[in-house]
Amino acid sequence: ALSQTSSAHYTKFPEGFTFGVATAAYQIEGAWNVSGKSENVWDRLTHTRPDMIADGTNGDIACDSYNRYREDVEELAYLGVDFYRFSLSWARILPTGQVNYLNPDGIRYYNDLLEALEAKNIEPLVTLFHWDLPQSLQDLGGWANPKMIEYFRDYADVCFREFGDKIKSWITFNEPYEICEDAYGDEKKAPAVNSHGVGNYLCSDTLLKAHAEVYHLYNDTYRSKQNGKVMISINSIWYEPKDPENAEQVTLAEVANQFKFGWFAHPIFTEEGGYPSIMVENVARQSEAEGYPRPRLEQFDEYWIQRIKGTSDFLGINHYTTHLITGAGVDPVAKSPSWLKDIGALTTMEVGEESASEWLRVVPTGFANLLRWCKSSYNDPPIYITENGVSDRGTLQDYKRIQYFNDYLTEILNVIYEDGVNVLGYTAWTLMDNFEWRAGFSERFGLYYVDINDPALPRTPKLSAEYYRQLTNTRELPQDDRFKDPAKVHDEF
Ligand SMILES: O=S(=O)(O)CCCN1CCN(CCO[C@@H]2O[C@H](CO)[C@@H](O)[C@H](O)[C@H]2O)CC1
Repeated sequence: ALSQTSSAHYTKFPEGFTFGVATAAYQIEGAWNVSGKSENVWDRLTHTRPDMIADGTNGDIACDSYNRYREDVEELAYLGVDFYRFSLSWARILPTGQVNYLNPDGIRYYNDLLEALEAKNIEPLVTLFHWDLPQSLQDLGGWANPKMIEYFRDYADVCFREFGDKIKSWITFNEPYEICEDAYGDEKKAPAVNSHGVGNYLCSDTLLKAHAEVYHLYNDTYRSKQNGKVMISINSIWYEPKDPENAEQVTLAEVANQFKFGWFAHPIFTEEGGYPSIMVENVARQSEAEGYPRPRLEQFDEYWIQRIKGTSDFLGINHYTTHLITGAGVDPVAKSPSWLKDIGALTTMEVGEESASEWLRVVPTGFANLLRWCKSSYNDPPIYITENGVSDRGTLQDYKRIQYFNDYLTEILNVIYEDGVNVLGYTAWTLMDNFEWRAGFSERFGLYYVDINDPALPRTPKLSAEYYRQLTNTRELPQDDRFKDPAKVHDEF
């Protein structure tokens, strides 16, 4: 159905294009209850419902980066990255969740990490929220409670003030879809509220307003002094029609992409602002049919439409894979009510080579289509790829990961040179194997292998680390035979 990866001949990245790697606090830090850090929703979920984690692991220790961050910085230097994307643990900085008490050890830890990065001339790209909400705030309803707008702005104010002299690139939220749909609209992520079709939309209302308030805070109070940038990282499983000639599938793919990516991108990156109209219409129709007195998702009022528009200096895109639309209908796994039922489309993941993650197949051309769609849908925004990568079960000879990077990076080059998409940088997920949420350590995305059965948690560079080191050094896609799987007949590389 999908065209094969085009046999593009682009290998060189444009002047100024930057490369990084990413991690997240709960997935690597450990020290879950050390030196004043309080409990967050992932501590609570993994401790009370260990059955929800595939291999029964948790983030109590993870990669112990709280103690081993200097090793991490050495690895970053070896990889030759321009920047390191990591996230701040809200519960380590503000143990009550509010600014009534600053934990000095939390401030110290991140300043130590920032100084170690500065010494290696590695730029920090820092995510304020990567899913690890203080439990005390979840006990008040978390992102379903509009009070979170103020709590998040207060937390960001502390971070801008304490770290803003060293951090010039901020990301407010990592993957708002995963937060609102998976964590509030389902039970796939902590706090597993599972308020399908209702809580997910309460979450997006609060989250988008909180994001906007933090952007305006930076703009009004810090930008003139600190000269930094603020963005948001939106994730896309990209949807395409299984049959590009099937008009119904083409239409439903656009609906699905508006529900998935447009849900959070449309309010921020379009002239019109607000939630995509197809979302508002579908949810209103479904809500009425389900006997609700008002739509489960209501358009923002004029004040908030204007307040949220334009609140990001770049479009951050996290992308891994593509799913296909097979027709209209209600997915048999869809709960009622739910985001999935509101879309009214049937999908399949049956496309492309498998990875260790059930949801993740290798479909490079989908990435190019997503990037072209973002260029045309959001008025040609400057774009950073803030996550991209693939999982395996753990091997040092990770040829499949190298092939994935080659093919997905090739699609970035294609859209840069052929479509003029303004992609400015790329971030590989992830520096080292870490706690992959409900998959625990059973699905590994790292450039470095971490042996979690060894208390020293040794990090070992995989072959993909050598590949990435050469890429950052030459700014060109490596073509060396040493990166080609000897067991495979070499297809176009
Ligand atoms: O239905 S289940 O719960 O049984 C499996 C769904 C798992 N989700 C799928 C979507 N993915 C989005 C990308 O998630 C991103 O990519 C990385 C790899 O996943 C994560 O480690 C990063 O933290 C995250 O930013 C997050 C994991």
